[in-house]
Amino acid sequence: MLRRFTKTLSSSLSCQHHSRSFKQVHVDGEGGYSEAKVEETLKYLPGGEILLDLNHSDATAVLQISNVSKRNAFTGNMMLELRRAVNELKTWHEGKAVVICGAENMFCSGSDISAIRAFSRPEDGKRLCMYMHNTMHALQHLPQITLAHVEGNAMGGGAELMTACDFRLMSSDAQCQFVQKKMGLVPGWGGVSRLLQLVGRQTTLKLLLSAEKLNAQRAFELNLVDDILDIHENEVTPNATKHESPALIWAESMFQLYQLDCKLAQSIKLDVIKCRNMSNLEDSYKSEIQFLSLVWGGQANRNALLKSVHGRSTKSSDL
Ligand SMILES: CC[C@H](C(=O)O)C(=O)SCCNC(=O)CCNC(=O)[C@H](O)C(C)(C)COP(=O)(O)OP(=O)(O)OC[C@H]1O[C@@H](n2cnc3c(N)ncnc32)[C@H](O)[C@@H]1OP(=O)(O)O
Repeated sequence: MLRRFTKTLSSSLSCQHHSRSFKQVHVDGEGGYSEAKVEETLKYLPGGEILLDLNHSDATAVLQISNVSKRNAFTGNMMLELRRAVNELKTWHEGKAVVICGAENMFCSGSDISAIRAFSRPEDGKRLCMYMHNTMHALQHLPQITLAHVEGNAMGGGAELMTACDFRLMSSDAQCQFVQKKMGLVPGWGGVSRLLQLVGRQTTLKLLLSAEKLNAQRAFELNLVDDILDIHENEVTPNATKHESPALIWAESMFQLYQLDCKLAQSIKLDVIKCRNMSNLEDSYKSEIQFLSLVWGGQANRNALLKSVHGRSTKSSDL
């Protein structure tokens, strides 16, 4: 079940003018692919849930993967719920950041092996993976800053899921493993393409060929993760809510997230990912100008101009 815990704020806070929708990678009808058909099968693979908790007051969300008895493996039902949650976030124009984490100090053990069995014919497996490609692509292009908080294990598809986020943060005792080789497979959730972008060809090959189990320090040295979160017990309040998540504390310390203007945060995020996907520099500059036009003269820009370089107020008549 996809749950929402918090109330919607008034639309006056909206910064929806610059939401961008990205094309699906695999389109209905191409090579007989049908999202509806995949979804029909996924419906019959029950168990687990994806919990989406939108906190409108601080413009952050927590998306939790939960299937504790199977170490947060993805059932068919969870694949459907992940897609729904990502679709909801796509249109959340007031959101600045989303943390993706797993229930009970475990990130995710990848696909539920029973789901792989249900799609055992090669053409079915291909369609399942096309579906997950589309979900990962949409996640990667969300307007909010996405942070994977890896505790416990990130295995197989779980390791691929972290690579679809903007930032990866690992608890000091967590582990990550591209274990697909041991399943007789290559990654099925688009992990090869994203790993190549993150760590380059040699490291991608090594990680996939060896299925090496990476601890947080090794993942950090390989540039696979951005930081190691070493939260000591006495630093965590016993009744801490999800929105006091260590990943959000990290984002606040890095980017002053809570003061950051939402429109500006989303523009920076989308500007970077759009240019990242362009091979041609001229097109990339043109895209940058579109994003610049969205924020130039906007609220955050006007507020900044009211201050002098030393933070003192300037007369508005000077502007
Ligand atoms: C297209 C393929 C896809 C991709 O890469 O794109 C994939 O993700 S393939 C799946 C790859 N994942 C794995 O191979 C992970 C398998 N799991 C483990 O290695 C361990 O369970 C681990 C390290 C996550 C946790 O180890 P721990 O000792 O803490 O727990 P157990 O091994 O005893 O597991 C407890 C319980 O969970 C079941 N389990 C774990 N992972 C899965 C899974 N992926 N699918 C289904 N079930 C899973 C495990 O069988 C145990 O069940 P039980 O009934 O208690 O025996």
